[in-house]
Amino acid sequence: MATRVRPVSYDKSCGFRKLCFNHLQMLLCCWFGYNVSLRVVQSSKRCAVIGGSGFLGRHLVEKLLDRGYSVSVFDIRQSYELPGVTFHQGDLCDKQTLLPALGDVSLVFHCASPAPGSDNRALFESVNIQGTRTVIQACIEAGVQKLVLTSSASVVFEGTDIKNGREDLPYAKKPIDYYTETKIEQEKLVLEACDKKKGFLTVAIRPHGIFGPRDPQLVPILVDTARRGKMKFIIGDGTNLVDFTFVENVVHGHILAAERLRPDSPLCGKPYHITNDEPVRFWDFMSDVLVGLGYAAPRYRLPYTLVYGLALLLWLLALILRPLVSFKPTFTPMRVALAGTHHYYSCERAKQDMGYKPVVSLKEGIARTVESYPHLRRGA
Ligand SMILES: NC(=O)C1=CN([C@@H]2O[C@H](COP(=O)(O)OP(=O)(O)OC[C@H]3O[C@@H](n4cnc5c(N)ncnc54)[C@H](OP(=O)(O)O)[C@@H]3O)[C@@H](O)[C@H]2O)C=CC1
Ligand SMILES: CC(C)CCC[C@@H](C)[C@H]1CC[C@H]2C3=C(CC[C@]12C)[C@@]1(C)CCC(=O)C[C@@H]1CC3
Repeated sequence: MATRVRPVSYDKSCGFRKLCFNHLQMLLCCWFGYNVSLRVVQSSKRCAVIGGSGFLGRHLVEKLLDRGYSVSVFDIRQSYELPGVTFHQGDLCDKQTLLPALGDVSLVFHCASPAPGSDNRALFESVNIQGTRTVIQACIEAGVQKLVLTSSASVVFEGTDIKNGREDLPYAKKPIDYYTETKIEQEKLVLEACDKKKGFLTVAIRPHGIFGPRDPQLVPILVDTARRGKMKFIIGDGTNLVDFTFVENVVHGHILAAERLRPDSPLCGKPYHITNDEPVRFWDFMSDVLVGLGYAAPRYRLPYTLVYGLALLLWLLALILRPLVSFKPTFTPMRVALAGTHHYYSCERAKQDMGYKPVVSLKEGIARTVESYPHLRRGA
């Protein structure tokens, strides 16, 4: 028995030790294997988001993290902290500050811009034009392989109707404002920098009317106008169709473009409209958001030309009186043009070349947006 027991117990302990050893081996293998594979994933899935503290930028960063990327954010301000994100604060016009953010990165998203509402021409020129030149140079110096620019569908908009506009429409000869003027130059710079031989690939995404949780523009401006009792009027006959694009669809378009951008793909050096693919009446969209937040929908109609003329007059007055008094009219000619004309775009090219399809419907997007602004509700 003893002789049988001993070997058994010996065997047992030996088996136990083997088991422990095997487990340890397995654990070590898993750990090292995981680390190795993680490092492989990290180096191939490491990217930078310039403008990553902004509205679109932050949504993009969050989705990239979900998809296993590690992200380096470069922005003039830091608005949040997240595991997996390294922040670099600075002005993108300064190459030396920008370069460290691009170290070990093969893919860069550039979605920084001064806010479109600003009328600071010099700022738009320095950030959107000079700054974008700097971004391109820094990417090339740092060995970045892909640059995805957030452009804008408004690069072809001149304040008159665009129905189902495709990417082959010419750039606006008379852009509606400085912002758009510099977005045109910015897009040209990035697309012209695409160079397959040098292994530097670029693509531009043109979203339109981005909305969603944390948007600092569309919903806050709308609510502010309503609270001041100025959202009573419909400009024009109220039937003009427009694209409003839920932020997650815009993010989806950016990531698809980045992943499909290869030397042999049709994306190289091209612009792509990314929309919800559901043009909607401008005033229906505004009403849905307003009513969702407890405000009354606009009801009274005003002729488009009358409002546009008044807006132009007010804008001129503000310009002339600027040295004496400073006032910012709510109904700028740009906003009136956007509110009273058709401007919707085809995203057929994105569907064909990158398999794009919106992931969130307009209805769902509006519901999620309205829910995300409890502090902007009527009476809050
Ligand atoms: N919102 C929309 O409807 C549309 C937007 N776009 C484009 O999408 C992009 C993102 O827009 P959105 O998220 O709405 O804008 P945001 O203003 O929310 O985000 C832009 C970010 O870039 C930062 N930034 C500005 N200047 C510099 C600089 N010199 N160096 C580094 N960072 C800087 C901003 O900082 P700070 O806030 O301090 O200025 C901000 O954090 C822009 O390129 C815009 O042109 C295109 C179509 C529609
Ligand atoms: C006061 C009301 C008549 C209008 C309030 C809503 C507007 C603030 C927005 C309606 C369309 C939006 C829009 C942009 C900004 C916000 C609106 C004017 C952009 C100009 C943002 C930057 C772009 O690239 C194009 C956008 C077009 C639509």
